[in-house]
Amino acid sequence: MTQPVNVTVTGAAGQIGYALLFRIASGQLLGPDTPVKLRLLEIPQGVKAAEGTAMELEDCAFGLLEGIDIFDDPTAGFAGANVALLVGARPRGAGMERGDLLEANGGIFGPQGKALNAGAADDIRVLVVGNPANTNALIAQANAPDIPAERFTAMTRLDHNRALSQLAGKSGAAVSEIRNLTIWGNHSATQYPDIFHATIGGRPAAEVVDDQAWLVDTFIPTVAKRGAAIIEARGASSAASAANAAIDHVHDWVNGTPEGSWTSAAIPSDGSYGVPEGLISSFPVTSTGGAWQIVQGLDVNEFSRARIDASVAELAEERDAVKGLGLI
Ligand SMILES: NC(=O)C1=CN([C@@H]2O[C@H](COP(=O)(O)OP(=O)(O)OC[C@H]3O[C@@H](n4cnc5c(N)ncnc54)[C@H](O)[C@@H]3O)[C@@H](O)[C@H]2O)C=CC1
Ligand SMILES: O=C([O-])CC(=O)C(=O)O
Repeated sequence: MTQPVNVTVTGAAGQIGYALLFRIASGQLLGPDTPVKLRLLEIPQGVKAAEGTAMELEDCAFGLLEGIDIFDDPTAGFAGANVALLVGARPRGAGMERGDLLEANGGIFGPQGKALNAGAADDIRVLVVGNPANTNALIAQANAPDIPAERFTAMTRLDHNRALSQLAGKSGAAVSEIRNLTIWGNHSATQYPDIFHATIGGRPAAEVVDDQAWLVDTFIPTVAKRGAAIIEARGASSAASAANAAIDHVHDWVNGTPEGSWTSAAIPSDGSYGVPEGLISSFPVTSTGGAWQIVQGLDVNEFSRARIDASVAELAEERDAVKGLGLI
């Protein structure tokens, strides 16, 4: 019999949590043959709502769901975790940038890093969704010295998926015909969605689109500011699409990316593409054997270089800010 995988989800009673848990329990995170045990971590005020969600999970009678436990203590919540989805954090409101959440949310990820370090399983994989995601991942990582650094990642898959849809809309192609888009840098308005290595139906995307003004004035800002546009329209930040991207990220990390194509994830830099080592930056990545690799050897043109550098500079500023706050 296959051993169940322990999946800890923080912020389980929040909007993203509600969209995420049912998909994990139905097998979409790890695959149709992998049983799961859910560990829901909330703050004390969130526990009652998490209990309600747990009741609904029971009512779905998912065949793969082998248990649900609810915690308000991080050390208990992460004990034995194989996968940790760090969602719980305050979302931004209208008019805020994600970086404005650094002080409010930064304090969450140090204690959670320590708790992961204390008791997570040896194969723990961490995805940080709570904003500012890249720097929160850095904080958690810095507080978990016994866990290999590369197990800490942050989510830019939602940006990647947004870019895929925008490019499909412009070119009239199906999303499934597009390969090898990249999100570089920070999950913020400085992120750089790069189509210069992407193909549409096997042809270079930049050639198919052939519209530099659209790229500069529409595509890049639409993708980079989509989170704010959703907040404006919905009155709350993206939830189902964020949960969907978290599923995609962990699914590909564990099960591998399809042959011949890459995706985007924020992972610790090894210095590739001039991104200072250690920053948790979005790169073009593949996954094999359960580990992410940065796609090597891509030509970076001047247009892309300037945009990657700007986003990476912001990541370095955020790192310095949390250093200043004593969080790393
Ligand atoms: N990386 C990305 O692409 C995206 C990130 N986000 C971020 O995800 C985070 C969560 O968003 P929502 O679910 O919409 O927020 P929400 O406010 O609906 O839910 C957050 C939940 O986290 C809980 N929480 C707060 N502190 C906690 C702690 N220390 N431990 C455990 N739980 C805690 C709260 O009680 C609440 O139930 C926000 O920071 C948001 O900005 C949202 C969309 C996309
Ligand atoms: O924009 C926000 O605050 C939520 C988020 O990260 C996104 O939707 O990309």
